Amino acid sequence: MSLLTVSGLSVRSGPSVLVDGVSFEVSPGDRVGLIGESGSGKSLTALAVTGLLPPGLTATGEVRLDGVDMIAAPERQRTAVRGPVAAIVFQEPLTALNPLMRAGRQIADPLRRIRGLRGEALKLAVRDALREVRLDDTDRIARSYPHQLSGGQRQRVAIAMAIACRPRLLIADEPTTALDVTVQAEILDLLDGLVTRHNTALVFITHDLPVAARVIRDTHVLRNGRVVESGPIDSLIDHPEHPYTRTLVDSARRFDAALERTARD
Ligand SMILES: Nc1ncnc2c1ncn2[C@@H]1O[C@H](COP(=O)(O)OP(=O)(O)OP(=O)(O)O)[C@@H](O)[C@H]1O
Repeated sequence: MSLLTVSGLSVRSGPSVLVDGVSFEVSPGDRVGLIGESGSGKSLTALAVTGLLPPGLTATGEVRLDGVDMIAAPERQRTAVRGPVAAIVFQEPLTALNPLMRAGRQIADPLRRIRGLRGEALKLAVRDALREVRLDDTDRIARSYPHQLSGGQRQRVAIAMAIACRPRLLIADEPTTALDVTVQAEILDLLDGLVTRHNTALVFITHDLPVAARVIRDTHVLRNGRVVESGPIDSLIDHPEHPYTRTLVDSARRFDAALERTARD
């Protein structure tokens, strides 16, 4: 059974159509990519899926997350599926983190609210969550405020918060774009390992085809708010059909070739 069904989703701001009839499905354990250039509607799709669209934007069509209608259901029901069913990791970890709260307390918050943990059990769960994202210096990290952590450490804390309650779907919206290349690779490995270990479905949003190819299997290519091509990422790279997908593949190839030339020089 599908964990997430998106059918004819459109998002509008007044008369402008920002997401235009997007449809896709995610079953338990799937890894699905939403790929497209900046402004193609990836983030708004992710926000509509979780019922978190900013004020002023309206969604139409159908979004069912674990059976809950994320467009029409009352806010109470939509909130109830966030956390236990679907969690988001954003490009900029500071979006998810409270600058005035120590990292440990921020991870404790969903564990207390959703899993009902208290006292020693809560402390142990925070430590486990930090170890799970490979922040082994758990006491120091838990006591730190976000500004005392590196960008990579902050993203790991944000991931720990997102997965603390074992959501069945993790939406990662450009989770490595703000990080330097080595840290990017570490975070991708981490996400890959976590979703494999817990059989979490993953929706991975990126403008970067090679990054997507490392973690996902099926993908949808978005342009100007529409899905222009869908399929397994390997066949999309080998035989892109839509001209826009071809542009993405060609620019990734040119970038690779340039890297090789630099390495040879
Ligand atoms: N709150 C808003 N009000 C009006 N327009 C918006 C709002 N948020 C986004 N948009 C517009 O909707 C379109 C899609 O935005 P979206 O953020 O989904 O793109 P994206 O593909 O995720 O790009 P990026 O990677 O740059 O975030 C863009 O043209 C953007 O300017």
